[in-house]
Amino acid sequence: MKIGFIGAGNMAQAIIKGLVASETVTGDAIYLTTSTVEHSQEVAGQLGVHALASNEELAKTVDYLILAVKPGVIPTVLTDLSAILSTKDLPIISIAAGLTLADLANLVPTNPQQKFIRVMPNMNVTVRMGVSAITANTFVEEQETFTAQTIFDAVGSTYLIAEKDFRNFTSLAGCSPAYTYLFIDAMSRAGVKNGLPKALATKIATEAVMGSAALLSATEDETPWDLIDKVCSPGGTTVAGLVSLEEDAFTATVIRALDATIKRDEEMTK
Ligand SMILES: NC(=O)C1=CN([C@@H]2O[C@H](COP(=O)(O)OP(=O)(O)OC[C@H]3O[C@@H](n4cnc5c(N)ncnc54)[C@H](OP(=O)(O)O)[C@@H]3O)[C@@H](O)[C@H]2O)C=CC1
Ligand SMILES: O=C(O)[C@@H]1CCC=N1
Repeated sequence: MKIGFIGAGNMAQAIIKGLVASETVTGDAIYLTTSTVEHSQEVAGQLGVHALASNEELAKTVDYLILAVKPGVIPTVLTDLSAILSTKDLPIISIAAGLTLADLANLVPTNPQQKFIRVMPNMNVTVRMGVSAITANTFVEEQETFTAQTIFDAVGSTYLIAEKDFRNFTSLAGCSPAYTYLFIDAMSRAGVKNGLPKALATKIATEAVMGSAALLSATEDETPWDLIDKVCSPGGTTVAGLVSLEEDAFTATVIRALDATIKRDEEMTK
């Protein structure tokens, strides 16, 4: 199976690195394009995959095509591919935020039965701990959705969800690595304020967050609050910090941030 990536920036590179590391496919089965041939060759060389000269050539070559360009670039890319898509049965996977299956279909008027699969991954696919949502239009066969799922299972976990839940998923998983890094950085700055070197403080905060997520994930019947209660010794240090966080509306602030991502995704769809 040959997989093509149109766009090889942050996300495509993360997925390719994870895919190759998982040994699901070899670099030899992966093809990419970027905005220039020179850049495609440079990135392909770094990743150990093939660069092709144009998006049209890529679409002709591969069995599955992943659109990994910014949402605003997708209309131009699909317009350029419309002739090929009218003759070739090529499932297209879009990872773009804010573009629905219906939006994508409207961009390929030459093939009213074009197969589109929508995936929302996150950056953690780089270390094969990504979380990806998958949905497909009615023209996609079960086996093709399964193949898309296999690609993203190789770089983490996948959830087949209804398209109506994509915005919610995007805020919870697509965007949340950025918020988690912000939290880690904020803790690390506190460590610096209180006397530790930045690199050491960041390493400690990162390992604390990683272990906390691993513990929560490993427990079968405990909620986050059950674990919070276990960390808070009566009259101790943690509860003092927890009260301070909630005095500053930590929970409400996080919910408001995720609501803002949903609102932005809605704006991008219009
Ligand atoms: N970043 C993230 O965490 C996530 C992003 N997404 C989605 O993934 C998509 C890509 O995001 P991201 O990787 O961050 O973006 P980047 O800006 O890092 O990468 C975009 C890539 O598209 C290439 N490109 C631009 N125009 C063309 C063209 N006409 N033909 C071929 N390639 C082109 C760019 O080439 P060049 O490098 O030469 O400029 C670049 O390689 C977006 O739609 C985003 O919504 C989804 C989930 C998470
Ligand atoms: O910021 C964005 O729009 C993309 C989608 C999810 C993560 N990054």
